Amino acid sequence: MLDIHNLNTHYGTSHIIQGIDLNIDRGAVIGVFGRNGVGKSTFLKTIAGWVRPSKGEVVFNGERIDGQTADRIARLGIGFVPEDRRIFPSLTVEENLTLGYLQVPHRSGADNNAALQRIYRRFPRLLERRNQNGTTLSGGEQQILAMARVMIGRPKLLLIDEPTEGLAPMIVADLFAIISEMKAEGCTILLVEQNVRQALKACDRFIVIERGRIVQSGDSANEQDRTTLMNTISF
Ligand SMILES: Nc1ncnc2c1ncn2[C@@H]1O[C@H](COP(=O)(O)OP(=O)(O)OP(=O)(O)O)[C@@H](O)[C@H]1O
Repeated sequence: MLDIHNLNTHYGTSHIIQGIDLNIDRGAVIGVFGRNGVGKSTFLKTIAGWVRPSKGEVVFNGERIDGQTADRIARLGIGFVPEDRRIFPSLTVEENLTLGYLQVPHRSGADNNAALQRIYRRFPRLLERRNQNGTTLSGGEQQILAMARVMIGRPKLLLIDEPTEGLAPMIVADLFAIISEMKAEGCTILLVEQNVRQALKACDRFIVIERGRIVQSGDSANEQDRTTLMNTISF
């Protein structure tokens, strides 16, 4: 579903992504691991169109998307939950959620509302707090809001950047449960996560990035791949 070929991204003269090749099958969950500053966020931002690649190709369901706008990429069915969550402080929880409708501009009002009600059934806390400003929620609730906002648009591919960073274990377990549910619904997921042990349980495969390159890839169910991974990274 996603074919990435020789992807390169620069910030000015800094060469951050240095030739990444990756093929992702529909329905797979791929963990993206690596130390701070190796380019994991930049990798996701490049796929999502937040940053333009300097070279290479990203093909999504047969269509070249590198160089397209973030808006267009989102409407093709790629949801992005960035590390900083982007909850709008002057908007209520519900207004933040309904921004997810922008990903599906041709969907009817009734279908949008059905999607919103589905989210409220799954996340009753968001329903309870729907009239509060988004940033008055706890950190964990804001992360769930950010996930729920992209889920409203029913993405085919979901890019998630460090969702559990700084959150309490119960919320972390909730977030991994949401990721598993999305996978069960057929969503393909690329997950950047520092919590490698927990992420491995949710992932089918993983890659390790160092200085903008993939230095290891493996199968999460393969014990030898997991051991090599744990020896490669020391967080
Ligand atoms: N907008 C930007 N302009 C210039 N340099 C940037 C920009 N964003 C990130 N960088 C630099 O690019 C490099 C890769 O950053 P990136 O955030 O992609 O890494 P990361 O692996 O996601 O790190 P972390 O785990 O800390 O989030 C870092 O050296 C960072 O300082």
